[in-house]
Formats: sequence, C-alpha cells, structure tokens
Amino acid sequence: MQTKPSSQFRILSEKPTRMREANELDWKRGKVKPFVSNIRAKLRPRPMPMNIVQDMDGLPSVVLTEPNGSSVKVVLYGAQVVSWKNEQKEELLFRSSKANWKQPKAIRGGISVCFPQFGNVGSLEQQGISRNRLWTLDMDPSPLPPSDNHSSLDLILKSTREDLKIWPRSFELRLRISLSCGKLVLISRVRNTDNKPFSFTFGLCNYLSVSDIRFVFFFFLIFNIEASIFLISEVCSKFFSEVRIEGLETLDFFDNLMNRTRFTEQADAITFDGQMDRVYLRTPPKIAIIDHEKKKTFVLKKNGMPDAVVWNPWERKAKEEDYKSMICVDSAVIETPVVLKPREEWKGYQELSTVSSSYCSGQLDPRKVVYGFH
Ligand SMILES: O=P(O)(O)OC[C@H]1O[C@H](O)[C@H](O)[C@@H](O)[C@@H]1O
Repeated sequence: MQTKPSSQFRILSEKPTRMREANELDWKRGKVKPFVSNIRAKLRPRPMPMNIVQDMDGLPSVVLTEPNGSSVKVVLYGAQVVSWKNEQKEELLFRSSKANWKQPKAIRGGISVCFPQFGNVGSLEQQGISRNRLWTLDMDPSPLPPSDNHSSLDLILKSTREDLKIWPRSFELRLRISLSCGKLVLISRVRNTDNKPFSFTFGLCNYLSVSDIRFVFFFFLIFNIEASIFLISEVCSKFFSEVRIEGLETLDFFDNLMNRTRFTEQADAITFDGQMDRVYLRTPPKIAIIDHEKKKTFVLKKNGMPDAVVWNPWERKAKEEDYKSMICVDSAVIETPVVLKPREEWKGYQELSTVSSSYCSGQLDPRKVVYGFH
C-alpha cells in the first residue's frame, strides 16, 4: 500500500522513500487519520510548492521554494535543514566538505535539532537523540495556526520503544520550518505524552556560512593628496576581524573549554582568534552576526530559548580548513532546563534573516578609509 501524499507534494523519485515507509507504518498503526487530515489540508490555504527528493545516500528530503528564488532543503533524518539559499541562490548555511551523510552519524552543518540534551552535559549521546532519528511529516500540526501564503513544512518525532530504553520519557517533538520573505523560521514544540513530568535541554545548532572568522592584522596608510604630492599623514595598524557578533556584550557565559566556568563578557563584540565554545545566558531576543567581507548581517531572533551558544572548533578540532568559513550561533535552553508536566507543551521560536550591510558599529574599517565610504 502506498501512502497518498497530500496534494502540495510532488514525488520526484519513484523509489519508495524511508519517509513514505515510515508514514505507511503510522497509517497501518492507525496513528494517521488520512480522511480527516486530507479534509483539513483541503480547507487550509494552499502553501507554496514543495518537492520531496531523495538525496545522497537515499535520504528523503524536502525542498521548499519561494517565487523569488530563495529555497530551503530539509533532510527528514534529524529534521536537519541542510541548505538555505537566498534570492541570488547564494548558500547561507555552512556544510562541512567532510559532512557525513551516512546514518547514524549526524550531518555536520546546516541547522540541527538537539533534544532532549544539548551538548554533552547529561547521560545521553552528544546533542541528544533527535538529530539521529528519522522524522515524519506531521499531518496534524494543531494547535499551531495553519501556514498561509508561505512555504512551510511540519515534521514530527515521537519517542519509540527503543528511545524509551535510552530516555524513559514519552514525548512528541514537532518542528515547523517556514520560508517567507527571505526569513527562515523554525518553531519547535515539545509535548509531554508521559504520565510523569520530565525536564530537558534543547538547542538549534545554526551553522552560518561566513567569509573568514579569523582575526587579521591590517597595516594601512591614510594619505592626503595636496598639490599633487602624496603626503603620508598617518600610518595605522590595527587588528581587524571580518566577522563579529553583537548583542552578547556584558552578558554572563559558561565557557565549555574551561569546565563550564562562568565569566562576564567584557568585549564590545565577539571576535575569533581561537577555538570558542560558550553558552551565553539570558540573551536578548536579537543577535547580529556581522560579516564585513560579504557585506551581510545575519539577524537571529528568538523566543522561548533564552541562551545562545557560540562555537567554532578552530583547527584543533576541525581537522580541516573549513572552520574559517563557519560560525555556530545557536538558540538554546541550557541553564534552566524546561520542565513539562503531562500533556503540557513547550514552544521555542527562531527566525533567521539576512540584511545587506557594511555595518561598522563604531569600529574603524581600514578598507573604508582607504577605498572610501561608498
Ligand atoms: O560536533 P557536534 O556534536 O555537532 O557538536 C558541535 C558543537 O555544538 C555545540 O555548539 C557545543 O557547544 C559544542 O561543544 C559542540 O562541539
């Protein structure tokens, strides 16, 4: 028997995908009510077209596209966003050239969902179990408002008997991924379907693609042209970073590289000259990741996830040159784990967007001085 996909899906591959098999299983177990959800789907405003494709290694993935050309690709294994492209088809997320696409290893890059444990603090595998499971389409994402005129995908992960042996709490983890007007929105929801309360930590690992995070030593000249004579009026040198994070200044953070010792951020902005793995606490709802070279600023807005993790492995851990062009700025709940009573639901919102900018935030950009402020 084949699962009848809802009308907005176009199956590109004739080979049965693991996702279809998983949905078939749910269908047989009576978990999916095709009649009711088909009617609901018909009543809903029709979303943008989405394609289900088989990726490398036969992993089923969904591609959402907007009429302006921007797109997002989600692998159902781990519900991992592996690509987000803007109107110019420029990739905005980092994916390691050595990314492992073989299950059960998580793919390094994109955006990964970490639940019920973020990082390695706890008894579970690093980043919990959700990124190493095959998710399915969520036919009934209520009570979230139906998605309207933007491209949207609802996925769900339910605890299985095997999961309960590792983490004995029954849960439903839902993820809505929406692409609209250049914004990539991820709404995560965790429901306690157990008969006892449970607590968890959570994170969305955002691997952002940047020009070069390293601190560069600039030597530059400022000169005057007066009476056709080049007059070197000043010789300046300055350390300058192409990539900086703003919004985390003055906050407390746990330094994972120093046994989670708590510090207070002293810098005006976060720049990189080595490995970094920090959990910034009670962060503001908006963080800017400014890339001078690409003249682009990532804006990360979040709600329900008070902490932010900043991570770069540098060459010590990366074993490759890739680390220079990536930075992880994660939305997370770590310091105070979420506690859910039976039937309660937690919701976390994340919005990523980019603005074109040559934003200097008060810093002197030497190339602007030399080449002018155009
Ligand atoms: O290598 P992964 O398991 O994907 O984790 C990548 C990184 O994610 C987070 O940012 C953690 O704070 C790091 O400690 C961890 O190394």
